[in-house]
Amino acid sequence: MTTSSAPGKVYLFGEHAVVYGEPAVPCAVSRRARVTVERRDDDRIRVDAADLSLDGFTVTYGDDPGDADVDVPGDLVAAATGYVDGAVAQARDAAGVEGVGFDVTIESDIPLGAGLGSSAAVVVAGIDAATRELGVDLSAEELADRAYRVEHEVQEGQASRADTFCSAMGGAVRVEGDDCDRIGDAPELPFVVGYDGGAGNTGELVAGVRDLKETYGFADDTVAAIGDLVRQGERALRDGDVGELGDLMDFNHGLLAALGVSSRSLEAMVWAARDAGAAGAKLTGAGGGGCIVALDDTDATERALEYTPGCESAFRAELDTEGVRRE
Ligand SMILES: Nc1ncnc2c1ncn2[C@@H]1O[C@H](COP(=O)(O)OP(=O)(O)O)[C@@H](O)[C@H]1O
Ligand SMILES: C[C@@](O)(CCOP(=O)(O)O)CC(=O)O
Ligand SMILES: [Mg+2]
Repeated sequence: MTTSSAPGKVYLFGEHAVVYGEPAVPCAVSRRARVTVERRDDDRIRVDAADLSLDGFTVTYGDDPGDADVDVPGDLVAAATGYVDGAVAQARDAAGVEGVGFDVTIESDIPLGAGLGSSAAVVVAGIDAATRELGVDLSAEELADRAYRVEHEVQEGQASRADTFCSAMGGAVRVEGDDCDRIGDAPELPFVVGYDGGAGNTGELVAGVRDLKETYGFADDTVAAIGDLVRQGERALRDGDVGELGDLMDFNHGLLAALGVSSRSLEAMVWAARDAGAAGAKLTGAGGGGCIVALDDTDATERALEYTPGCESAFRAELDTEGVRRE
């Protein structure tokens, strides 16, 4: 039995635009997904994902998730199995074996589909645990690359390396196309997260932005403007200028809203944070619902969010400098 964990992340800047080759700066935060893998005697996969829906469920299946032995709607099974299947396939490939089955147990304190990178954390931790269970040791960079291939497939051919690299390496990172680097000297940033209790489907939201870009030149320009903003943000990050970082987060949120990926509750939380005196606030991740991230070193934003209609919970998120970890 082998257990690995990997962190979720918030985007300081650059989600969505990063899918089209612009730079982005995600930061790993101290909420983790833990994946435990145990080899089976047969070739089936059993997934125990207690956090996947309100009640959670367990599913066992063979090569075809269609033959799953589970009493829940098919789309839930697909949601549960897409990332895990991908992780198991990558582990089998890395070990050069076919048809080994696993019991997979996922425990996570990262809200699902909320922009905190739960999918990347599950895939990174899953590949690490399953490869080690098969006696293979991959570097964090190899894990990030294999996890990226899984996200790319589940998101139907459109994904960046940002979430998976950040989760595998930990800390603040910079991703631009295939270039991925850790930002060594990132200042401690006072992240506060507001969560509306909802979720957005990353694959669908990414497809929506792509359609908008194909239809309207100004959506293309908006994506390019996010890239310019991120380059400016990198300078502010090097200078440790939290005031400017906050202003740029506000600007980044506006551009994401222009691309149609904000929502009423995300707007309510962003404005509550700004009114409470946060240096800046924006949605994080794919959007559509889920989380915002704000910068505030006082507890004013967290308190204001707790009383904001539409916000289910608010919490401080520390930068996690550790990426994937053996448990
Ligand atoms: N605890 C978990 N157990 C099982 N699957 C999970 C878990 N957390 C995330 N996932 C998978 O990741 C998907 C959410 O990923 P995504 O839509 O990219 O949102 P995000 O990465 O922002 O959380 C879920 O639908 C599920 O397939
Ligand atoms: C929208 C996007 O830039 C980030 C998605 O993040 P999340 O899955 O919502 O946490 C997609 C990607 O980078 O692949
Ligand atoms: Mg995701």
